[in-house]
Amino acid sequence: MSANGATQARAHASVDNLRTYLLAAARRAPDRPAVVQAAEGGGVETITYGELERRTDRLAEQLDALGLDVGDRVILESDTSADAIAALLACSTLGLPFVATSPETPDERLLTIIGSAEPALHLRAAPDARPGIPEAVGLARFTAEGLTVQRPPAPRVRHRRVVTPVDTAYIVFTSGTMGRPKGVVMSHRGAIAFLRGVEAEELITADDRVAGTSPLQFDFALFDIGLALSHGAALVPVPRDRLSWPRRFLGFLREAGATQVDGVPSLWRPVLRHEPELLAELGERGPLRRILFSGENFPLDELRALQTLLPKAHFTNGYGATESMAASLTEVPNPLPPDTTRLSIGYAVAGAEMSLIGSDGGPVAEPGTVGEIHLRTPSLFSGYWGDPDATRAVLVPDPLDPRSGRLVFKSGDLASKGPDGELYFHGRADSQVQIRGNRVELGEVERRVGAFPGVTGAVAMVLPRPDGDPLLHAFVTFAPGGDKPDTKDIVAFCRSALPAYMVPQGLHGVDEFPLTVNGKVDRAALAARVTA
Ligand SMILES: Nc1ncnc2c1ncn2[C@@H]1O[C@H](COS(=O)(=O)NC(=O)C[C@H](N)c2cccc(Br)c2)[C@@H](O)[C@H]1O
Repeated sequence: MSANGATQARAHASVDNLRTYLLAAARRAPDRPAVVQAAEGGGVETITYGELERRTDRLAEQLDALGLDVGDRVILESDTSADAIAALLACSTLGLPFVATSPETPDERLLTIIGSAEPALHLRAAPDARPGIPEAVGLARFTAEGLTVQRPPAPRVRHRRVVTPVDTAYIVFTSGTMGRPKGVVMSHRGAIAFLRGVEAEELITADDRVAGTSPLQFDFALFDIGLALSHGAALVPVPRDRLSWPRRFLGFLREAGATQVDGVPSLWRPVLRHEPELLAELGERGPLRRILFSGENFPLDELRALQTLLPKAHFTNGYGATESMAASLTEVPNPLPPDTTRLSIGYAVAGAEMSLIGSDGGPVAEPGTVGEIHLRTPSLFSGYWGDPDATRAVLVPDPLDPRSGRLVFKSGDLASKGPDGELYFHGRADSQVQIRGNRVELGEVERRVGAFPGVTGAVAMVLPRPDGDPLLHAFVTFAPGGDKPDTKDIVAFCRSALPAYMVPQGLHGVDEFPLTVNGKVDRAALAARVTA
């Protein structure tokens, strides 16, 4: 019995709950490695499924003693680690939605998220508490030894006894384009539905060791945890401080025996520039056999360079949004055919389907015609936290069957169909910009600018002008060492192949592209350099 007499809220072992689904391997093979991570004193340490379950249960017991109710939110601030996984599984056991945030999340963003989520508890790995956390929010720290409560959460009545599959497993706050972060509410059933679809693709086996490189606040990290644990494989969380040093990053991968590396495309830029031979060695002799990437387009010349260094590796393009965890995992040919201009995002994982809807609201049947991806899937999120209007805008009645009551995810992404119905990504609908009345696909501008000799990367965007119509800008990075091309030559190069309205009117050389905490190109930071 717990504090106020109610029996412990528990996830029933027979129904979908993130904890029971991700610890299933602990039943079958408790001595297998679940997490291979950097050890305090250097080197790596292995935590088995049995040990992970023990730590989960101890944290669940200690959390339960705080008397929280199913549905009470817990901010989980940590990098990915065995103890962070035990903490999030303990939350799932008790039906406490976890809001994962990273130690590098700025204080004011954390306080904005706390203002919105109104959590019962802030649970952290770090020794010191964050400044300014409201009194009503409990403060606690978790370590391999368990929970230390610094300030108990405000007392509350427990209304619920059991945890159901439609209860919330986690809330991921995305940096909403309007600046105010939106909380994507994902149920146990939704997250498990996607991971089950991935299992059907037979991407990995229990012998794999999946290196994760995303911060825990990014659901790519939750996917990495889910992928590894649902297959009884091992997760290899790469410490943040290793990611910024290619030599240390690759050394860690080798030491941990990683067979797969998951990450955003930008992850590989420093490795390609500074340690290509070391990476080639890892692929040649080491166990590295798959690179899975997601989050944004992988610039094709960088992808080709990576494939040249890893001729035997498989490459998987993972596409999708946090609102459905994701949608598709597509094998990329290695090497890429030379005439490839666009990567395929293939077909949705088993049990889901991406349909293209035209501007008339009807199906797009013609190959090559662009439409908006609408996703039919059991992994739909429950809604945006506290924002029913934003929810209604993207969870819409199926345009092909509006009376059915079924909802689909209106992705905001454009795609076209290939000859066999496989999809090709054409960018965000809201980034299809009109310049002087003409529709411009920024990807097309980026491809042309990026093709100029000596240019290693290009990001295009339309920026408003105080007095006049918006201007098309391109930001470029140059090959190190070589003499920088003259921007006038790049513009002339564009003019010779693109219609006038697609020729960048502002062209800016940058040393490297700024990145968001999730590792995507930070377009807002680039834009700020122009208006500043
Ligand atoms: N592979 C691509 N090519 C191109 N554009 C991509 C790709 N993957 C996304 N995007 C873009 O990113 C948007 C969505 O952003 S998001 O909500 O932060 N989610 C993400 O980035 C990651 C996504 N949840 C995820 C998480 C785990 C595994 C996989 Br597999 C995918 C999509 O709507 C797309 O516009």
